[in-house]
Amino acid sequence: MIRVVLTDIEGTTSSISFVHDVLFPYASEHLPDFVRDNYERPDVAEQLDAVAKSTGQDRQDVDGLIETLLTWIREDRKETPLKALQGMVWEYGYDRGELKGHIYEDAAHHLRLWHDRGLRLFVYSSGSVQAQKLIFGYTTAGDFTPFFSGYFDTRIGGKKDAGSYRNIVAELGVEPSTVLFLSDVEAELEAAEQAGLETAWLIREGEVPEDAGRFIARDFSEVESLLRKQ
Ligand SMILES: CSCCC(=O)C(=O)COP(=O)(O)O
Ligand SMILES: [Mg+2]
Repeated sequence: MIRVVLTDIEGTTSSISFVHDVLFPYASEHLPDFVRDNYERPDVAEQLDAVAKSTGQDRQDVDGLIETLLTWIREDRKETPLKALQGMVWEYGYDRGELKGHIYEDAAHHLRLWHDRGLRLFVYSSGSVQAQKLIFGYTTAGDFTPFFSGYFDTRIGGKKDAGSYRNIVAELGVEPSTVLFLSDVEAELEAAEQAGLETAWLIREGEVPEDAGRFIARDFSEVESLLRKQ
């Protein structure tokens, strides 16, 4: 019996184009000045330490670290310090009204429905927890943060590693089979299944494979039909 829904964001609750055509360009434009203005702030310095450590760059070369961060954005790298800094930059954008989080209508409707029905809802995204709270706090359809019981990012592990899902269910204190993980990325679903979670593969556009071997949903109303069958 599913009691927990754990959802991905990009390609699942929200469009890939919002992340790639709005959020990432916003980060590329504003991150250099943000880092130069705030590099002594402890939370920013901690992330710059992590970038320098992982690349072997000179920690004092702030412009060099910024170049690395911009390259990582272009390459869509899911590096934890980049994700943390992106969240800080996006906070300014949401606060100033320059950014509004995208959420599909079907996702908005069913997240509210499942919450009201007593399912516990959690997010697991490569975006930082701060970025997750922002995208759902400032959507074009209102504030969805009251519906979520918690948030996980790559600090718990990568989304393609089964160990990350084991860590999540251990933290939630639930049986893996009571958790339904929603994602548009097959490798993430495979990792979750290895940890014993139930899964639904969101394929919002394009061809649906015939013999996928797992439940496929075009949108959240098809996930709802899976939940209703149990
Ligand atoms: C939290 S919104 C920004 C999402 C993001 O930065 C990203 O890399 C997308 O990752 P996801 O795991 O949601 O596909
Ligand atoms: Mg995704």
